[in-house]
Amino acid sequence: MRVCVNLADYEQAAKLRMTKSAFGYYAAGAGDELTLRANVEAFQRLRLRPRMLVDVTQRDPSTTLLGHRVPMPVTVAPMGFHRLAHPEGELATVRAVTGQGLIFVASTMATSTLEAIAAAATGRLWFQLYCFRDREITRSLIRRAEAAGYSAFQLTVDVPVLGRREADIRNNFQLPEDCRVANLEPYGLGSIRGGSDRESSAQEYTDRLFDASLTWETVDWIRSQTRLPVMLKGILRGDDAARGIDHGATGIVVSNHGGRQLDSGVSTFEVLPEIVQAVRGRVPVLIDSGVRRGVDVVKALAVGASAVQLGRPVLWGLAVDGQAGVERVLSLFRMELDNALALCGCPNLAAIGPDLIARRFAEFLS
Ligand SMILES: Cc1cc2nc3c(=O)[nH]c(=O)nc-3n(C[C@H](O)[C@H](O)[C@H](O)COP(=O)(O)O)c2cc1C
Ligand SMILES: CCCCCCC(=O)C(=O)O
Repeated sequence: MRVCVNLADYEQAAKLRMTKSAFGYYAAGAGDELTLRANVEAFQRLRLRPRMLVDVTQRDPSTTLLGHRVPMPVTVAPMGFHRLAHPEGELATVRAVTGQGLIFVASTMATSTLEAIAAAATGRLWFQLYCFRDREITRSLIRRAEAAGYSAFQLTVDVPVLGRREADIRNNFQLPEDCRVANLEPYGLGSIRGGSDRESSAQEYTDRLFDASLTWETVDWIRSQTRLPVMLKGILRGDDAARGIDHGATGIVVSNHGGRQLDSGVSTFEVLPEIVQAVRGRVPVLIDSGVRRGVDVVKALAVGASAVQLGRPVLWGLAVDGQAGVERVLSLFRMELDNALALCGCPNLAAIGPDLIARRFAEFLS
């Protein structure tokens, strides 16, 4: 195996190890994948103005997220079906992530139960929640996550219906029989199979289960069900972010679901300034979708984010070498961040500010 020296190498290596259908499910975006590409390009377009002659011998990328100290401003985004990448699935991922002191956000659509993930974890966990048509199932997931020790929820708000993921239709994506939607098995919803030449099995499943009628009242309802913090994941406008805070959100996750939902939707990095402005420091702003390099963290924080969520690259590490692969992806990412901090003249995160952003990219901030 060629040595992977960056996260993109891991994607190539993962592609060689995965079935076409599983790789397609992970990698693809919706429609023409315009938003998928725009996410990465938006981070790449921004240029930085590094400060010179700053003593950067000691560098500290640690920060605090919802009261918890973490070694870098990075969490792992909630993603479904880790067992498509590796037989140990989420259990391998969570061991790697929490082993490095980072927060793992477990997906409702995990292929291990939230209880098993909690048992395998050695650190902080958040739970990503889908609010289903059947509110009893949703309520039960909230209770189970609380009982298992999760410390916050990310309520995903950008899937009233599933995006048109054409790769899944073409590849006739199915969840293998030994790969179950483990959290939903107790409610008879563990299997994703079927589909047709017009609709993927994933689409059929979400049409049956997901609730296209969710509104801001749903956020109020979720909040009424738990004392834990509730972040909103999938926000792309300043007004929605402000409204979210009015409805009690304790964090905003700027996300377009990795370009898997609305194709032609804005990239996350281009809307980050608008959202930071609307939030006015009241709650943390996290960003995902297109984060691929350590320097992207510096860019996101320079614009005002508190942290980034790392998505697909974690799955590539898992596919390549299980827990060790995820550990290596996170270590590489941390090395890149450390290198970027040193070269920007930033010994710590407090030194990152908007002055690092090159003026010709000021349109990002206006
Ligand atoms: C394979 C896969 C599964 C995902 N499953 C979920 C999920 O269950 N819940 C959710 O809120 N977001 C889910 N997402 C979206 C991620 O949380 C995150 O927003 C996205 O991966 C960020 O884009 P990036 O991976 O291109 O950086 C998923 C993304 C991928 C790639
Ligand atoms: C069976 C459909 C899974 C949708 C939920 C997982 C997810 O969010 C994704 O992007 O995929």
